[in-house]
Amino acid sequence: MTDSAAALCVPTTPRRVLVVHNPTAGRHKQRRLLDVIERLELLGCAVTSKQTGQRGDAEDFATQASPDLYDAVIAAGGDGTVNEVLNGLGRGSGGLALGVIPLGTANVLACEIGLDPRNLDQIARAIAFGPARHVHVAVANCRRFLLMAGAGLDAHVVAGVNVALKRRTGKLAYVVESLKQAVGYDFPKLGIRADGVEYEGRMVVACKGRFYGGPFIAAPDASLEEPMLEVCILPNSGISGVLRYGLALPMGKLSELPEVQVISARTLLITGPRGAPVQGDGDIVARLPAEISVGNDTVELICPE
Ligand SMILES: Nc1ncnc2c1ncn2[C@@H]1O[C@H](COP(=O)(O)OP(=O)(O)OP(=O)(O)O)[C@@H](O)[C@H]1O
Repeated sequence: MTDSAAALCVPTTPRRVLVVHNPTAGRHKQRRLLDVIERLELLGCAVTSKQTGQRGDAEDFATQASPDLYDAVIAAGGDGTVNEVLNGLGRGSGGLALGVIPLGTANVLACEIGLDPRNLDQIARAIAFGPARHVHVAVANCRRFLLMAGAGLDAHVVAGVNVALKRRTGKLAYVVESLKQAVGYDFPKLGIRADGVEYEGRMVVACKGRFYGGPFIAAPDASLEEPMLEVCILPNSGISGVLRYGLALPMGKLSELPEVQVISARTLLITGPRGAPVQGDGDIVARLPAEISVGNDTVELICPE
């Protein structure tokens, strides 16, 4: 979060929260969740928790949450669970903040807001008393996202990742799938119209936040609080391209590679093979052609102090 961000809401009493837990997120994180809930109760929060039984439940729970009963809905899971709660809040009656207990594999949102998934005291304090910041939300074909949306190889990796392997090995499953795709994927050209200007690439990621895939900065100038997308357009294909980008990302150098374009835009149209997947916040949220935009839609996001 930028220092200039205006904290719109710092509660004076502990928040009343609905915790929505995805038991399939991450690996063996049940203990961590119970420990955070215990801390929340010690801090004086009124806590209700609901566990999802299938994909879509988190979204429905958030839609149905009443601002008469709760101050915030807390996504206990990974970025996909946060995305579901974000979309549910968008369909709900309004007035509820969004928070996170990071239990996922990559936890990109936690990196973005400076929340340490292992620091349970920090997580609980943020949920109970942390500032809720006014964050701009983007959409991909009408589906809200908070962090990033991408088409090309990364979306195919998200679509193809072996879920059982992900449960066992975490992020390694994404590395394995990326290498598999690098060999089998044909890297079709993607057309990108950004605020009316035409570009071309093999992979495109529209970043709302700075981080990608974990604690790796892909778009240094992105800000959750700005109604703007930082769009990374990657032109290379094949195994050499994948290795080049895959090595540059953890070193924070992706946006500095000479062939990589990073442009600021508020509206994007991505075209390519009709029906090809588009990932948003690490899950498949749309298909090509995809209209991606950011405007006045906002959410109050609970952050650590
Ligand atoms: N009870 C459930 N059973 C099966 N899938 C679920 C359930 N609840 C939620 N999901 C789905 O699980 C998927 C993965 O969840 P999530 O992204 O939160 O965890 P993750 O993939 O481990 O973490 P990250 O996104 O940080 O890598 C999401 O698409 C979500 O919709």
